[in-house]
Amino acid sequence: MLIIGIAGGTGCGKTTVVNQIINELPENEVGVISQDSYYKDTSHLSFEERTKINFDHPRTIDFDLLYEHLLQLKDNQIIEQPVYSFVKHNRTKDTILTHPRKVMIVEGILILTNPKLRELFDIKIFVHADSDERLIRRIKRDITERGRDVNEVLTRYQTTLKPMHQQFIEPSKEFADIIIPNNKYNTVAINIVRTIINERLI
Ligand SMILES: Nc1ncnc2c1ncn2[C@@H]1O[C@H](COP(=O)(O)OP(=O)(O)O)[C@@H](O)[C@H]1O
Ligand SMILES: Nc1ccn([C@@H]2O[C@H](COP(=O)(O)O)[C@@H](O)[C@H]2O)c(=O)n1
Repeated sequence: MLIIGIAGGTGCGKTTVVNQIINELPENEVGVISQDSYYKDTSHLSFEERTKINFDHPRTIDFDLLYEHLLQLKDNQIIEQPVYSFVKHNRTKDTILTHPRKVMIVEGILILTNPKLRELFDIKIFVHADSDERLIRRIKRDITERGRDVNEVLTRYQTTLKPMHQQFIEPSKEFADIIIPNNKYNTVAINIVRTIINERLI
């Protein structure tokens, strides 16, 4: 199994890049795991309390479970990937049965900050977009897809997102094997990654 880790700040385009990569690949050969699915369960908190969580700090992620799941996939086992709701700020009761594939892509803002995960990745990719570009994308996306308003996004950006990006995410770029510039759609980079994957699938 080839495991590819794709990191980068919020709004840099990780999910979009992953979708572009897997778009033309055989469905049964490539699987995707999102770090967002591994936000820790917060059912013991009220909704109000959950809105105040710093979701950009590594302590909010259940890295142990994510690591365990990757080991199980490597061992050819099927895992139950949790499903996360950005509207409820919590895991749902659902899970997605995720099958082991020849290539597994793991994407998330903090995945390159974790030493154990880094060791599992055969290829480490960091997607870069400038912070103003990322903020604009995040405002648009969170309003249309994640039930937020401009005030929520901007407040979160100033209080937690920007400082956590500077403290944890940007420094993790040094662990990347490949950095994809993504201020604009970067089809050349997508094709290169797809070629690497295709070589593994032959
Ligand atoms: N290269 C790009 N140029 C313009 N918009 C983009 C680009 N990549 C992604 N987007 C848009 O930006 C938003 C955030 O992208 P997404 O892939 O969800 O980022 P991430 O997963 O890194 O948070 C989405 O609405 C997406 O359509
Ligand atoms: N309840 C939550 C949980 C996370 N976030 C934000 O999501 C960002 C990570 O996801 P991307 O798809 O953008 O990489 C992260 O910056 C968290 O602030 C949230 O807003 N609410």
